[in-house]
Amino acid sequence: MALVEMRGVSKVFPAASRNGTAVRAIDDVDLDVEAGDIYGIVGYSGAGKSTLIRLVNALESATSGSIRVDGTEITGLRERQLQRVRLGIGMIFQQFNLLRSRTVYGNVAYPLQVAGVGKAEAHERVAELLQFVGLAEKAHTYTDQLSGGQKQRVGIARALAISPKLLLADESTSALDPETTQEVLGLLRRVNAELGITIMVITHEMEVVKSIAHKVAVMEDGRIVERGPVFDVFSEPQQPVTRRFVSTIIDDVPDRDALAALHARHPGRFVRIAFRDESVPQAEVFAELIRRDVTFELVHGGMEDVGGRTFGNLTLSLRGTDPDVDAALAAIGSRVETRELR
Ligand SMILES: Nc1ncnc2c1ncn2[C@@H]1O[C@H](COP(=O)(O)OP(=O)(O)OP(=O)(O)O)[C@@H](O)[C@H]1O
Repeated sequence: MALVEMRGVSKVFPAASRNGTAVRAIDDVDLDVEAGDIYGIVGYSGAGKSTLIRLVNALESATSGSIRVDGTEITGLRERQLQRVRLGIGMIFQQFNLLRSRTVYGNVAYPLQVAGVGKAEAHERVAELLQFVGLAEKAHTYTDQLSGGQKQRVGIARALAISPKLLLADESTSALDPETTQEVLGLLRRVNAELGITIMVITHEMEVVKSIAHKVAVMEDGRIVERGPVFDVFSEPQQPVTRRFVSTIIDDVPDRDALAALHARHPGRFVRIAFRDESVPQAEVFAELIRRDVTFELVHGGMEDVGGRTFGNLTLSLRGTDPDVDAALAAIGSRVETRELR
């Protein structure tokens, strides 16, 4: 059974005024997040990502459908029971949401105090967590003296204090610079790998998904329009919105303007070749072109490493007589996916 299981979930916010219209923020969503997953949820602003997360930690209640978290159906639970469910879920935020009146130690200890954990046990737990996030020597520092990356590490330690099975990260690196983002993502990877905690990451940044997620769901207008292992979604995006997201970090096919500019600089016929893993080595494809008296130049694209696997969509400019180029394309077309770009 999945750790988070959503079936036919919808969330409708009623109209704010008599003339207003209701908003269907989540529209008939099914989602399984397996224990141990790092699951990315991407979408543009207003797609419904935050609402989805708030349904999982029961800060919002679903209008219809079923939501199970760690085997417990949470729709229809009373507040007291919901509090117990929330105790199994950690959360980190874009703006960190730390208590400024407390030190690093005080912030991490806070959820333990709320849960009624004794002082000695809490002390041991906080020390262990600060060690884990690399902030042991900052225990007595107030949080406004910390950098953004350090603040988020405190946020992560605080979220882990209650030993959750599930960690929800809502745009947790969007306020950080690229280097600090990588540092925080590295920590989240350790939270998953070393502590076995399942993570749902909400983001509009594909770099974050590429860097840490195993699976990804793409949301648009309250629906999940595409989902799957990160490698599959990145290498063969199906929906227009997914292609737009993937193209923010991966040079796939040149768009019309780029193609025109490339044609002006490179004579020859353009072909896009899709390489997946090492199933067909690039060297074999290039050797085939040479054998057929076709010369080539790489004009667009490159190889990508996603989740330890490689793929690339390379656009080549091919030069040779038309019959030679046709014969070469027929020969390599039986081994790799090719598409002529005009
Ligand atoms: N409490 C609310 N009352 C009314 N409408 C809401 C409420 N919360 C969210 N919405 C609406 O639901 C839709 C989805 O919003 P949501 O915040 O979940 O999207 P998002 O993908 O997280 O966007 P962002 O990245 O901007 O936070 C939007 O149209 C939003 O205006």
